[in-house]
Amino acid sequence: MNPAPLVALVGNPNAGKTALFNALTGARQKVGNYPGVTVERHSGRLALDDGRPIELVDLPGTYSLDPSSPDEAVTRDVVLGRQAGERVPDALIVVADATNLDNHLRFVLQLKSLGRPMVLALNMIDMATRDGLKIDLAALSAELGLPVVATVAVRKRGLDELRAALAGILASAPRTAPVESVDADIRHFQREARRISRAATAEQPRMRAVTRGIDRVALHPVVGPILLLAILFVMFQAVFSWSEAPIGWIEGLQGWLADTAVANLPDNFLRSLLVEGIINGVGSVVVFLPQILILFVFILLLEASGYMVRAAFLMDRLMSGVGLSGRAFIPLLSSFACAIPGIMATRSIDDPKERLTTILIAPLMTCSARLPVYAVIIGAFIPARQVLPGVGLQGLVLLVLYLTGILGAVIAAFVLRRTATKGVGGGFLMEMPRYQLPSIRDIAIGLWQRAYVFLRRAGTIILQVTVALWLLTSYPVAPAGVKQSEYSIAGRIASGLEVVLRPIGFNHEMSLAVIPAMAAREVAVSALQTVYAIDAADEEQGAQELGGRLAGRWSLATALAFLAWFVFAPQCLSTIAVARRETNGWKWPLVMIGYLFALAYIAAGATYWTAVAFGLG
Ligand SMILES: Nc1nc2c(ncn2[C@@H]2O[C@H](COP(=O)(O)OP(=O)(O)OP(=O)(O)O)[C@@H](O)[C@H]2O)c(=O)[nH]1
Ligand SMILES: [Mg+2]
Repeated sequence: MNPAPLVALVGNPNAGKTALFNALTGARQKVGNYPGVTVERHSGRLALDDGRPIELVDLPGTYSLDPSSPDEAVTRDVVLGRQAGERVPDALIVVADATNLDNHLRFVLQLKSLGRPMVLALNMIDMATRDGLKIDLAALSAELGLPVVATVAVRKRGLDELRAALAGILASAPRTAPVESVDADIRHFQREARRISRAATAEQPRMRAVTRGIDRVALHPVVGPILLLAILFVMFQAVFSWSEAPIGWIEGLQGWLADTAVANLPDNFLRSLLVEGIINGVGSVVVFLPQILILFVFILLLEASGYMVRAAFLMDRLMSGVGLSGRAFIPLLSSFACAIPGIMATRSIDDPKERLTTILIAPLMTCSARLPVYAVIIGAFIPARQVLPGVGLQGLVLLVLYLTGILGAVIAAFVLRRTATKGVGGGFLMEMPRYQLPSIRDIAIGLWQRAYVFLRRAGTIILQVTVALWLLTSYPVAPAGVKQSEYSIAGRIASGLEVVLRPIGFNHEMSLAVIPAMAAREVAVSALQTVYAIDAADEEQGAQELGGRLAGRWSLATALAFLAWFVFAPQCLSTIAVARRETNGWKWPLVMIGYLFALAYIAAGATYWTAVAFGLG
């Protein structure tokens, strides 16, 4: 006698497969094991209306046929008919959650492309009804070309219809063979799923309608990217235009502290360490707190409102062009705050080469530690002029710096994915949350955490490096007529480095600032502050702010070269340490340091010589 036809229950996690399995088979269940793996095999018996027996297997939930765990691999292999210890299934019952139709349909479409006899159990209809969502089953069935049955597994509703549909597909279908290849074009399935779920949704609740409405614009292939660029543009304009007043307060406080120290302490070594090294050195970094917080207000708002996932979706197309997926977008996005959490977030990428690529390019995202460097140079050299009404030149330059970093990452990923980390990217598998109004409290907590982290850095690593640098630039004391910044220990080291950096437009002070900035980029600012203050100690008592000093001493070409350098240079010890930990060795961090310094050198040189050619030297 022929064995009973084998039917498998498949679908996304939590679609209700097991609930449906229990409802259909009742107590007639067996639990075994698939050979060679620790995954349990759940099977049971059910009878069709004509009395024919069916063997039903319940499979682990998965989002696609691209498994990221042993459970999911079993699901794939059973469905394809190549799982050891399992027959080729005669038909599939695909279970989808009616309240999350567009996400679940993606997998339905991929399964359908296998060509096996299939019926769709549209489960959780009760929840959909509760939410005011009405699905047109006939339209859905026509669009998919599959029988569709509405079910409520936990209430045992729709089971008769499901058995009838099963009898139908088994009657017409021939026994099928293993499937050799799988269509893995997840992006295509995603688009189709969206379209079909829209076509089959007869009525939807208001918030959902609002979300769809916004998404029609936000995810539009042309308007969407323009909107994203516009949002980023406003963000960078705001960084400059909103921060003026609070920066003034911090500078006022810093000036008052320095004046008070100068007025009340005897003029000795300790006083200048306190004033030049600590108050002005650390102060020159802390003054950027308002700009960092404004940047984070935007990032946190975009996240909390649900827009960030849309941005990831828009970027996905761009990223697939360089062999990465939308999955890499979230780690890269966190890297705009800081590459360290960004690199740690790459753990969510299952493909090891895609993950490695993401780690290697994460430092190219403009982290908040670059903002002090950018802001001081832009403030000193780029006039606060309006290019167009409401469009400031300074914000525009900042946006260009961010975009240059992104472009660098795109090129780096493109090259890496064709050489050192060869491979193709996976699909985009993120659920789109509904839009919502962000909670003020959450934003406030997020901002407070950023402020705390930034100030703690200023109080620890930046303070230590600044004090060490102050000591190294203050001694040995230069004889009359010789510049202190050149005669000192730090100055002599910088003179060595200057030989290499002079061709790309760097002067002695910049060469000096680049060394301690290896610890953290912001230190470049306090280092420049310290160097100029020490040289100027006699004439102006170090009271002048850094921007003014730079503007008088550097050419525009030099300043632009310095900006270009910081777009690429891997000047952050913590990032290198995290990359070493996450890649289990020194090989990849060294690759990262090497290519980033090479890019920094080339970019700074190209910028400098182009600017000189335009007469800006
Ligand atoms: N309201 C409602 N809840 C359901 C329905 N079907 C399943 N559930 C519930 O949804 C949850 C997930 O159901 P499961 O049957 O475990 O889902 P699954 O597809 O087997 O999930 P995985 O095995 O993790 O892939 C459980 O809490 C069920 O009780 C339904 O039709 N309506
Ligand atoms: Mg289950």
